[in-house]
Amino acid sequence: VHDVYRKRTSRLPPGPTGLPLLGNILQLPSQFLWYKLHAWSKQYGPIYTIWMMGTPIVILDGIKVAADVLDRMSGATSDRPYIIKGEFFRIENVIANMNRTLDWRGQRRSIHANLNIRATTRFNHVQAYDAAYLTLGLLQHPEKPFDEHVHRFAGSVIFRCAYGGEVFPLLGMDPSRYIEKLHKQLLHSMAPQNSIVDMLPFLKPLIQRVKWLRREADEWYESTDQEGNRLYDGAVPTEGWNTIVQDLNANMKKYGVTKHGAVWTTMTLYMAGQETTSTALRALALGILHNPDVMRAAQAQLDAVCGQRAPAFEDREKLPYIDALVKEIVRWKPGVPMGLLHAASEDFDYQGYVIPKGTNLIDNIWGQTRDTSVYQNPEEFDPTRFLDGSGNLLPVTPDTRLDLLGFGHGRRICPGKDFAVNGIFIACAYLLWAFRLEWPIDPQGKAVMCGVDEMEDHSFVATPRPFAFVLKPRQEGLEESLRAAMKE
Ligand code: HEM
Repeated sequence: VHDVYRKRTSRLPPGPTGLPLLGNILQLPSQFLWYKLHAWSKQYGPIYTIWMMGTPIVILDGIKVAADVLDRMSGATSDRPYIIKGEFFRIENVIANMNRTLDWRGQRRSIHANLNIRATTRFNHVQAYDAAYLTLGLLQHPEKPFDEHVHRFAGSVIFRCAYGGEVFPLLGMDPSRYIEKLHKQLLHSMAPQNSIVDMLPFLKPLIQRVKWLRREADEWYESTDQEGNRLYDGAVPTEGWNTIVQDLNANMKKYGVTKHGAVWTTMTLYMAGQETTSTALRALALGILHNPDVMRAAQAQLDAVCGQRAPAFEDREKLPYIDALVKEIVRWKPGVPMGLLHAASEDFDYQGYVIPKGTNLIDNIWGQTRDTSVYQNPEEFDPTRFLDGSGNLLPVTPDTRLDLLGFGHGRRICPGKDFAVNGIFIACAYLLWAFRLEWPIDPQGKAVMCGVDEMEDHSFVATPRPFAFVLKPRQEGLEESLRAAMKE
């Protein structure tokens, strides 16, 4: 593989100078890599190369280069890198890691059929019910940390849409914690910066003999496969609308997926839908607490449209501020700030460079959402950047994804995008309609705040650290209104 990079034809964009053999490895932070990559782009431009040992990685830090390379040339730039450690975990069973084989196409087709912008509306009633229940939980159990509430919400929504069944209970063990643990192990095995084997590929033969790694990887695969099958076979049929499992069972052949593929696709959706969605709601709280004027503007619109009754998807056209808020959350704190790695499936030319087949590409969403050619004052949390002077949503520039860059690019763009946006929309609408958010006050009378930059790096997912705040009900008879909404 490595000879490819030494081909005379390859002419990669220049980047920071590294050490012989090691490349830039020692300059890479073990956490928050996306900040460093964005900082380098100020010196080397929106497209540049870093080296991990003999492996080049091309960084796409600007909006234009990312759209050119990952959208316009997506035919050549939509594979995934080969990760040696990942091979032990058999991560090629997970759609997010597959190259564009027939299996990938089948799974992608099946997800698209279920979660495309029209199909996903059949889940609106689940998302709205769970948003009401989330709000009820926050009202009744203020002692339980907010991040646990929103994690339970996110897990419950995707679980019910995928497998059917009842809303996850407000108290007790969050039933999605086990799958989340398996997901964390998976993400860890996928990140090349977490694996010495991937940086020192000549260790591969040695590593293959390391029993504990093999054991860890085998145990992960077996537990995950077992859990996926248990959930799939235990799925509860629904009436009046189809869960994802029901749809897959009916259309497996048409989509071109096997039973194994259906089991793993559904489980991957369950994994992918949790932390990403709950992170967005934590970012909402952080943004609102630092910008009470944004909260008041959202609430003014919610009050004008909904008054005393709970918000609903039917109100959406009259709630452009809430839609703009969702776009701003995903821009301000993109939950997956470097996307997932792409890889070139063939040599391609760009701006006079020749980028060889196999080169890894980082879609540095973090840097793109800070691109001042499009976003003025990018660190400010300001939903009005997506609105015109009369408060309507601005049309999106054709052929761009500037309103939702946080979901990636090209043929690998997040297939859960519309489902995710709907869930975040209805949860935001409920939370802000129901509560005023305030920082807690300590005995000295000082607000106990969490800074906007106090983030945690969870391998691929970046999330605000857990923090406390106070939710003050804004509605008389809030509980009754919530119960009424849940009955509808
Ligand atoms: C705020 C929430 C979310 C964010 C920010 C997000 C972001 C992303 C990003 C950046 C990628 C990589 C795209 C690329 O490679 O160019 C991705 C992939 C993916 N996402 Fe999401 N996502 C979210 C929610 C969801 C949800 C709710 C689901 C499913 C129900 C989902 C399912 C997937 C899957 C299956 C992939 C892999 C697609 C492939 O490799 O072909 N995501 N997501």
